Amino acid sequence: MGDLPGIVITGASGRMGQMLIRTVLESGKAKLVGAVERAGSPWVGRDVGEAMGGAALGVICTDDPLEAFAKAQAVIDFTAPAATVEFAALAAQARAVHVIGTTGLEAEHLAKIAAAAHHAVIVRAGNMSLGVNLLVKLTQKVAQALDADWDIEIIEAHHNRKVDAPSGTALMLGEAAAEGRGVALADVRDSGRDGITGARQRGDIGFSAIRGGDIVGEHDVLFASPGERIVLRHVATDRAIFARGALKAALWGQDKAPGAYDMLDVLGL
Ligand SMILES: NC(=O)C1=CN([C@@H]2O[C@H](COP(=O)(O)OP(=O)(O)OC[C@H]3O[C@@H](n4cnc5c(N)ncnc54)[C@H](OP(=O)(O)O)[C@@H]3O)[C@@H](O)[C@H]2O)C=CC1
Ligand SMILES: O=C(O)C1=N[C@H](C(=O)O)C[C@H](O)C1
Repeated sequence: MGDLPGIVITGASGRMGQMLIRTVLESGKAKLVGAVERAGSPWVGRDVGEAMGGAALGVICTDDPLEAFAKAQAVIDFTAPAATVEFAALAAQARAVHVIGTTGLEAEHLAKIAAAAHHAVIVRAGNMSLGVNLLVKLTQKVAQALDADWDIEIIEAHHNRKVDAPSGTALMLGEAAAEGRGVALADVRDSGRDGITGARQRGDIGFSAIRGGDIVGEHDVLFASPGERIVLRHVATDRAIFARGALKAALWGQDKAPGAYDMLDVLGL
């Protein structure tokens, strides 16, 4: 165990936080050395194993990220944009690999993360699963092969606790489609139609978001033209796929030079 990379999980009590803790513990490839929650969380000061309803693990959840990161070779972070920006600077200070799964990041957050990547390895992706990253490549190839007679629409569905839309995955797919078309997504993005919107603009990439129940994550990329349609689809049924991808990224990053990477780098796609 001594030589295994030490991992800190931020947002430890969250849906992904708890899944990540279980994944690290079961992997045999890394050891859990810390868990971080925000000040005031009932988890702070508790053993994380007990907080998850099991046996004690000897890892106490803290609200002091710097203290936790100092012991870590990697920080896996699925939290919220403001927290992730703070963690990026602190992980870089500790020279720990920072794996970012947080979505809903705006340009101002991304600029700060890029600055931290000058000093440490950062792997960021709106979706860490193998299947979605493969879908990203397929989307780019299909969009490249088809002209703007084919309307591109991205439809995503998630659980009713999700706070951002379009999902990080939908935006990855939109970026891939735009790249395939040789355009900038910002110039063709059409999100949140409502009311008298006018007819669809040729070349636009549309986004629709469904929120309900406990849907883990579903993404369709629709290519629609007169007389025929192509649908590329990914359905996630278990959050373990994201946690496994994140742990793979944390291990992959151990011998890499400082910089900004994504899951396509990790998976060699
Ligand atoms: N890239 C990928 O593959 C995936 C990405 N995600 C993304 O991961 C993020 C988290 O998702 P999910 O786990 O469902 O959300 P949850 O709300 O269940 O978990 C987020 C956790 O982060 C905690 N948190 C927020 N701010 C801080 C802070 N400053 N310090 C410490 N902890 C903090 C929250 O605490 P509190 O509740 O007190 O706010 C909560 O426990 C989302 O952005 C989601 O889109 C999700 C799945 C896959
Ligand atoms: O919030 C979620 O749950 C998920 N978020 C990511 C996203 O925004 O795409 C990944 C996955 O779809 C689950």
